[in-house]
Amino acid sequence: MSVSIAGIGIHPFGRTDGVSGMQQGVIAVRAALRDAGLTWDDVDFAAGGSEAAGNPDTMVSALGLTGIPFINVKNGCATGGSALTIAAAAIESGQAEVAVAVGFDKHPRGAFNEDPARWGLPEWYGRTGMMLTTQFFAMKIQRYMHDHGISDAALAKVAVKAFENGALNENAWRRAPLSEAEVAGSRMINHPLTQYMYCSPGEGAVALVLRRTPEGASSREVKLASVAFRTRRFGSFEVFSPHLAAERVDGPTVDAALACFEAAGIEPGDVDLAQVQDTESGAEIMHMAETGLCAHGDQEKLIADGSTRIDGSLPINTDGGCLANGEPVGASGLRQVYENVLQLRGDAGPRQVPGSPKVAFTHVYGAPGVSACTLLTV
Ligand SMILES: CC(=O)SCCNC(=O)CCNC(=O)[C@H](O)C(C)(C)COP(=O)(O)OP(=O)(O)OC[C@H]1O[C@@H](n2cnc3c(N)ncnc32)[C@H](O)[C@@H]1OP(=O)(O)O
Repeated sequence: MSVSIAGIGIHPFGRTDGVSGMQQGVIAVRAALRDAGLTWDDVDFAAGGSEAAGNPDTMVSALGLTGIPFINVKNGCATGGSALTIAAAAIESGQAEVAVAVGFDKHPRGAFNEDPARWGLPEWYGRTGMMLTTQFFAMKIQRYMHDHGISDAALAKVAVKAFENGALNENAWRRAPLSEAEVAGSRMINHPLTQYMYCSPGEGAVALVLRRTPEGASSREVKLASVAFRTRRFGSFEVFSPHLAAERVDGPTVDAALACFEAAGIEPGDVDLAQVQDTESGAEIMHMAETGLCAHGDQEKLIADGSTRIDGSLPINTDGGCLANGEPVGASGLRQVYENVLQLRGDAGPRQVPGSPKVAFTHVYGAPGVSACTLLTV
């Protein structure tokens, strides 16, 4: 691709008093433009999304009524990744030279007790009285642990790492480290997942300024090597029912990751750091293998020996992920890209991955089965 990330901006994640989701988005866009050394007048295309905080195109009233195309995107947790896909395509197709992708949201406590029908899921989800999303993720990791020999301790260790990394991130919400015993001993939500293994619904915003990669770009220019987006296929876990399909097929994460690596001509083994969707601890574990970053079952050892820590051989969720940042659905996918840009620029401060990383991967998964991945390089 010939697209670079020229600017990044963030509104800190967590809970705010009196700042709307939309205002947080505006703050993030202004910060990204400042970072790129550009103004809203330089932008000729924008795409953005929020699940619950309004239509992003209305933010032009605050940013400037310049008349540019602004596409509203709503795609579950993959909303930010989808906005980025659209903005990048606008540049690739020659429609735009500079484009903005923005994601923001504002969820109150207890935000995700959803109606299964709204997500196209079978109506038996939620029948037990448990929350739809927490039940969905618990069932998925329960089966995965059985199939691939993952222990309860690995689930707790993922959360411990997330809060350790969050403690080093001034924009994160949960910044107090927790011990393995505290994570494992917190309230059981849906077996095998305890409260601190789940992210909390929250608030936050991230914006990216994309531009056509200039001739003779500096070696610090962060390039978007590829971006790929896929929905679920018939027979995947998300739509699996004994009445419909005899065998399970790969989910959208596998398909999106494969497409992303193929398009960039990069192998998973070349990745220096990755941010993967961690709505709960088990999701990080499953997504490590579904994206091709390791073999199924190898996560147990990689987590136990510290390989996924910031100073390990495969750093994962270096900014604390959803667990430490909370999950404002529209913003999460772009938060991952924000973190990777910081890391590739060498600007991640106390959580900088050592050894000047050159290739960074993101993966975001949205219920009930949409995934978006990116590869960034310097
Ligand atoms: C594909 C997708 O991702 S779809 C989107 C899916 N997202 C989800 O499903 C979200 C999953 N999480 C949840 O639904 C909820 O967090 C639950 C059900 C697990 C727990 O709900 P609640 O009991 O309301 O707890 P909640 O997470 O809001 O936290 C409540 C309190 O616990 C404490 N707490 C929670 N996590 C932590 C932590 N890591 N460290 C310290 N305190 C914590 C805090 O005091 C917090 O209050 P605060 O929000 O004012 O800081």
